[in-house]
Amino acid sequence: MRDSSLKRSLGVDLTRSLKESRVLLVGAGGIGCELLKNLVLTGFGEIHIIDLDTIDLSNLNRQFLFRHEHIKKSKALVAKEVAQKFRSDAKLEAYHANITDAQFDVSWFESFNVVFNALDNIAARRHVNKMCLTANVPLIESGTTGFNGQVQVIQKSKTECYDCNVKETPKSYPVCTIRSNPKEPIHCIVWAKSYLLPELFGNSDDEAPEVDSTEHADNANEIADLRKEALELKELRQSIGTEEAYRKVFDKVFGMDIIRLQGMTDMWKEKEPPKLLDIAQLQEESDSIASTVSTQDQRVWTLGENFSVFRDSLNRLAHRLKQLQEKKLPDQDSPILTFDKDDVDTLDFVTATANLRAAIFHLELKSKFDVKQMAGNIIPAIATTNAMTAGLCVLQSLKVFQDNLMQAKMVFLERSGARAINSDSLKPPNPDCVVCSRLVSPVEIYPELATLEHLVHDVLRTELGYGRNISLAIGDRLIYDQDFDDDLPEKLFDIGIKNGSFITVKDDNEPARIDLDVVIKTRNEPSSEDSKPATLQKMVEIPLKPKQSAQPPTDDAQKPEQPAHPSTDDATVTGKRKREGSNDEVEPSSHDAKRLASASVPDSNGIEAIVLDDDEEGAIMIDD
Ligand SMILES: Nc1ncnc2c1ncn2[C@@H]1O[C@H](COP(=O)(O)OP(=O)(O)OP(=O)(O)O)[C@@H](O)[C@H]1O
Ligand SMILES: [Zn+2]
Repeated sequence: MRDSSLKRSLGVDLTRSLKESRVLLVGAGGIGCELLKNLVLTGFGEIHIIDLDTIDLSNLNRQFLFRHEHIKKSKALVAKEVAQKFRSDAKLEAYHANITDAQFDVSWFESFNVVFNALDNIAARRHVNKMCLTANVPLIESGTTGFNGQVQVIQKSKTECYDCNVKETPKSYPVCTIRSNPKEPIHCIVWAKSYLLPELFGNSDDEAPEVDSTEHADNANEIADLRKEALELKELRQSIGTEEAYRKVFDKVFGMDIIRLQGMTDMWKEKEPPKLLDIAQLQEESDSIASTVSTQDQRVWTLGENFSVFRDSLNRLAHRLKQLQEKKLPDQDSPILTFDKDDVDTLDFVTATANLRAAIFHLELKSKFDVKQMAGNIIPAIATTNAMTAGLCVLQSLKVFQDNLMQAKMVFLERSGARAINSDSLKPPNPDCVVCSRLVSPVEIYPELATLEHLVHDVLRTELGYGRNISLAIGDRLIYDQDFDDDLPEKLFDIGIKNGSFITVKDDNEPARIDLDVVIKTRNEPSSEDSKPATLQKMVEIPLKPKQSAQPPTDDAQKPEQPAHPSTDDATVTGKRKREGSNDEVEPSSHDAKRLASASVPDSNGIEAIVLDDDEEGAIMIDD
């Protein structure tokens, strides 16, 4: 019955190709749940779902595949189990894992017809983009923020890739603003989240991305002072878990440190110096405050309430850390606690300590709800936007399956503007893109046999004809050049090269060829006796380097993206207009499309403050 409806709306051929397809869905969150349901109901034959996370209470309002009883279970596994009920003959495969894991290598990506991204961070999006380019698999990239959404079709050599446009990097704050001279509530929140919490419960050596600790001449002294402070704070860690820990922490961060800052009189010429809090008074006030006060997240707590939540959450965190330490096995690293906006204890701690600090610096206090938004870098997710975006992903993927890339679009959802759904033509690849303009060539190796010598000599020199002067590196790590050939006899595996490793080959001969990325594919056993330990999978032509970049970078690359004024073409949405023919070359577009998935997006009130993408560390992006 369902099949016959599908055939009627999609046609017999397309229905068959979808049934025979094997697709990958990366992310089973807001967009991912909707997308999985759509893929199953549109008749996609085999769907692989991957997500690294477990289900959280806060997901349930929009990630409709999940119910209360699923909390703490794997998103991918539950999504698979629930979606299977929509169509019992769909072949679903789930992985509770990180898509960047080495097991998901280029060969694995090559096994899919299309990949769908339903992710929430730039790092993972970039990784999938690169893997799909290398594996030459079309990628449907999507993202939403509030009422805005975007879908982009990416195909190697034919369209722009995810990285063809400069992504805005997360905003960072000078370390002195955060540690010595906060001017806005957000500075206190960043201090609590990225400095105090890690110092007490985490890896304090980790640099938080939102704190810029470059040693400018004018803040070098302050940084020296701050280091001293940090040392003192480390001593405090010893006291965590004891009765008087809260008192010690308070006396240091809201006492001694503030007195030291008050002494820097130059800083307070133009503004009021920080003032100390009266701990005796706060203690007295907090005695009559119930510990449930922290559940009141919509209203701003009084200072006494903040003090009470500070003391209480510090104890809760200390207790958790102690339990983790007791469970730790001898060969495991020391356990740590890190901020998560959905982790009540860390959020309480950050809210209360940020507010105490805000009071000291005469700044506005914030409710726990507000702190959650600011510290978690969240724009409320809207189920309808996710659902519409997921629908558009499938519609765009149909064009890929019909081999009709010409008709595929960049599609935008917008709340403001004349129409809710707008589209723009796909652009050709940016020739200066450092990701998709690179040449990538898979090299097959037998890990038991292949040495660096085999790679350099057999593959690069003999098969590809490189001259003497080349260098090989994995990221920043040089593994070979003319003056550094010690590792030539080493097995590739012994120098850290494994399945999926990318090795950049730079040509320093004259004339030089463009850089080549070799991606390693391991094979299990030599198929015949004369199999070489390392061979090119396919011959590649490596063009010469142009003398100079043909086009100087334009200012546009630096600017934040402008809101788009895309053409309105709802053919992609309604499917009403259909053109014949399959020409998969993409024409340049006249518009600068909005790149929602990374840029800050003005909301309907024109507030351009927070970006969609949360960096792994949860950077804060608020206008100064
Ligand atoms: N590297 C990764 N590998 C696999 N899954 C990932 C990776 N990075 C992010 N994800 C998943 O992508 C999904 C994105 O979904 P979504 O944007 O709705 O986020 P969420 O965490 O579910 O919701 P929110 O952030 O609003 O609480 C999440 O389920 C997340 O676990
Ligand atoms: Zn690109």
